[in-house]
Amino acid sequence: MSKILIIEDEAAIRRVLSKILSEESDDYVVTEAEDGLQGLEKIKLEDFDLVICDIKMPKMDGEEVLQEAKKIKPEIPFVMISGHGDLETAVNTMRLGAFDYISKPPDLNRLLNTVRNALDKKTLVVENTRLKKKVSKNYQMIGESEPIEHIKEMIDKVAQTDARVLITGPNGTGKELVAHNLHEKSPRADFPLIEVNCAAIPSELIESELFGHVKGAFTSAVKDRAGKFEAANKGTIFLDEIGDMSLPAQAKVLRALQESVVTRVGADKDIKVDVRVIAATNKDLRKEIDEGRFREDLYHRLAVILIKVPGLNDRRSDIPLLINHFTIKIAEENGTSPKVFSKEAIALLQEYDWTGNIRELRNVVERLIILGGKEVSKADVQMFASK
Ligand SMILES: Nc1ncnc2c1ncn2[C@@H]1O[C@H](COP(=O)(O)OP(=O)(O)OP(=O)(O)O)[C@@H](O)[C@H]1O
Repeated sequence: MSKILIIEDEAAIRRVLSKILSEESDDYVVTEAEDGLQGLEKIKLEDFDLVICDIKMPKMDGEEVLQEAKKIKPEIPFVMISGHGDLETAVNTMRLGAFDYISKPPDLNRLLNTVRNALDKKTLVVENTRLKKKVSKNYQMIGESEPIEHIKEMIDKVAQTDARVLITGPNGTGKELVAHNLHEKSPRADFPLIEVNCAAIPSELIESELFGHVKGAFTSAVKDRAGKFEAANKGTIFLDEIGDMSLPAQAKVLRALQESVVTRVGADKDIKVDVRVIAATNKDLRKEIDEGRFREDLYHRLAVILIKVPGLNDRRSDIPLLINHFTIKIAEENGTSPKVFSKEAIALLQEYDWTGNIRELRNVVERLIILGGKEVSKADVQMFASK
């Protein structure tokens, strides 16, 4: 069912539109409003899939209705109806976010086509928002401890900028999660976040992986290929485990950061890229610099903003929340209802040594869900998760 609202002060046109749409499809449910004010009231109270709105109306004109509606329900597409002499306004409404406009008297085919397109777009927007929510839920940062609150505040501030961020902390503490949150909250969120695990790529391949290559650059280069920097254009590149990158690769990355250009291996021309760089490492880069394994100039380029993610042992107050989060997640994944952990079980888990951090905690919770009783008890923890 598609709910369509027609806002039109001329009764004859309103009725024609309403009749055409109702006869076109049983799926269209049409509501009418006589002026802008009435229309806006209806938009506030009901969820419409499409609004068809006249431009010239007493009380409140179509442009105003559009602007007000965009503030409260930005996802509803608007098709404007323009009369003689307000074509310029009609074009302007497109700039204000209208989906399209039709002229008076409405041409039947054009009207029905526009309505169909607008409704399709609405479905896509809704689906997109739903998927985005789903994705961002996967990267939800659980925790209310002081260090986590501080990290969340940093993310909110820094995400809005293009500043480079270096995330440090032990394995399994959530560095990747921080990188995802930074990207998703940034104006670059509609463009890709490209992750590169620098430790997993052999040093002789990393240059081609990051910057691409041209056909014939080396034996296995059978065709031109773009690298990760190009793939991340307008978005973000996340260089994970940057502390494991070889010195020659570091030199190439430094150049990309300094000049915002990359050169495919074997090519002679530069390609301009607009990429935000986020890097992470579990290594102490200062020590790596002292020992000659990491370039100091690259460190300063990367570490404009430093986010230190503490180990789980330094934020034990988050453990109950995390256990709860993982029981719900695991239940969702298995299509079962979440298991309950007794207070004593949680208290005992809170005392354990979590050098394996959140990744280890999740594994333990999963093990307890599988092996423990209906309610996971302290004895279950002692038996299946003892340290
Ligand atoms: N605050 C948190 N809330 C919920 N889940 C979290 C949190 N921090 C980490 N996790 C989860 O723990 C796991 C490990 O996190 P992540 O991969 O981000 O860690 P990492 O520091 O990047 O690890 P590594 O250095 O080993 O790559 C992931 O499944 C992640 O979703």
